Amino acid sequence: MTIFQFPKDFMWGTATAAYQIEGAYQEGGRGLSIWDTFAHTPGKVFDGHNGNIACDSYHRYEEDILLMKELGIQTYRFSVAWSRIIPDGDGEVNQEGIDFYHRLVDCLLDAGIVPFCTLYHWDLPQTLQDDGGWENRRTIDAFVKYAEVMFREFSGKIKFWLTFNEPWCIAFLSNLEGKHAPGNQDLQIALNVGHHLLVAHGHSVKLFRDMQLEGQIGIAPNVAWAVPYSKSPEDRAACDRNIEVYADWFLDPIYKCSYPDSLYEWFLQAGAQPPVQDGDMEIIAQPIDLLGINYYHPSVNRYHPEAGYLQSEEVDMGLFKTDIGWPIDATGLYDVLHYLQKYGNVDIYITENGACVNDGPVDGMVNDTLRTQYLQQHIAQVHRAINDGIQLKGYMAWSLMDNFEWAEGYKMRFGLIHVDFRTLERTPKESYYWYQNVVRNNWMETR
Ligand SMILES: N=NNCCOCCOc1ccc(-c2cn(C[C@@H]3NC[C@@H](O)[C@H]3O)nn2)cc1
Repeated sequence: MTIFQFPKDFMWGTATAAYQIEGAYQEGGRGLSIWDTFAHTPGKVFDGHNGNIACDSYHRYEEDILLMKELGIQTYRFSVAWSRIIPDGDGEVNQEGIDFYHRLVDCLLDAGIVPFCTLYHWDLPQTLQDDGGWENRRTIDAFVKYAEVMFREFSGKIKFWLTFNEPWCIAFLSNLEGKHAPGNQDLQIALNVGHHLLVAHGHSVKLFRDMQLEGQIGIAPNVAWAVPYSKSPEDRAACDRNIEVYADWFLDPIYKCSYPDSLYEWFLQAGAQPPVQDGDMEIIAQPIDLLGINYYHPSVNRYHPEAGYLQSEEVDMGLFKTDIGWPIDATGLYDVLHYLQKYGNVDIYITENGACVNDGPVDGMVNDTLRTQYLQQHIAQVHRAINDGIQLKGYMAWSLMDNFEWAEGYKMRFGLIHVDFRTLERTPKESYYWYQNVVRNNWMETR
């Protein structure tokens, strides 16, 4: 048996996002977001699922926080629905929305749980999208205004802030691959969106500093780890493009004040480039305090001329997969954490890591053994990376509970807690109790 002891100040947590759990989509003064529009559009989401009710956490957050308290976690990563705070995106502030998040944060603090707040987790106010959304630089100013409202209201209570969740999903998955809201399929639009969200990130970080707020601020990219199918230079280059589009495309501007040359040239060949204006790169490169890293699975890639915008084809190597079809190989997390050291030995929180395992309750129990095994393997790699001196400060399991998994709807379940979406009953799974043990002990044992 091996014992993995974690640093005494290591923060264990779970993560969720507003549109995926809150519901109450027309309550409390909330305005519509692009995900309401997208999910209400036939054919966009599995079986017509939407976030109208979701886990109803808008009303049930106290029950959820009690489950978190029993889990023993030190921190809870949640996101704020921009359209609850400013329903039309950049107009009047909605006090009911502010009050809801005060209730949520106060309940967390009363439970001894540190709030870890994501300002933008994909749910852009629809009125801003009607005016071009992230393609329009006006949205940058609207986001900074929203961030200022949040900083002013919550600075004493929230000390950990993330500006954007998974910029690759916001830019490329949502505006080139068209799989997420708003569903564009154009490379130039994707580069416009990616650049403008980075500028908005930079202005928000500068505002956070100028307001001399207590706490830390960063961003949470999802990162890919790809290994080449063969030793050919073409396959190596195809892997590099796949890794860089998730991490370097967003982290080079932040840490190096410039886009990565190789991918910049690749997009230029395709007739597209980020719409950089004077001063943009300098504002993007505001120093940040922490990196949130979301990791799920690695891939084996090879060059293929018809394999999408990167000409990088994922090869199925027959690894065991989770129920969403993602291969399981925890060493990818270790490898990508070392890859990220090129940005310096920065403070990193694993802000998302988890497995899609769709098992439901049998006699009141959910034996999601595969999720427990997945978590154990990945937490072991976190420990291995810490032993190498990588500044890993925390780990948040995705997700606290089953929720609206975007285009997959409620079909794909990532929760430590099972949700019956007919009754909204919560049932802790086997993995919840396993994770509870790790959190309480601050160590993990493996046989
Ligand atoms: N790369 N693929 N291109 C090929 C075409 O794939 C089409 C689909 O692609 C993807 C890629 C990635 C994801 C994804 C989902 N989560 C989980 C969420 N993270 C934030 C939180 O809200 C969780 O719900 N992380 N990543 C989904 C779909």
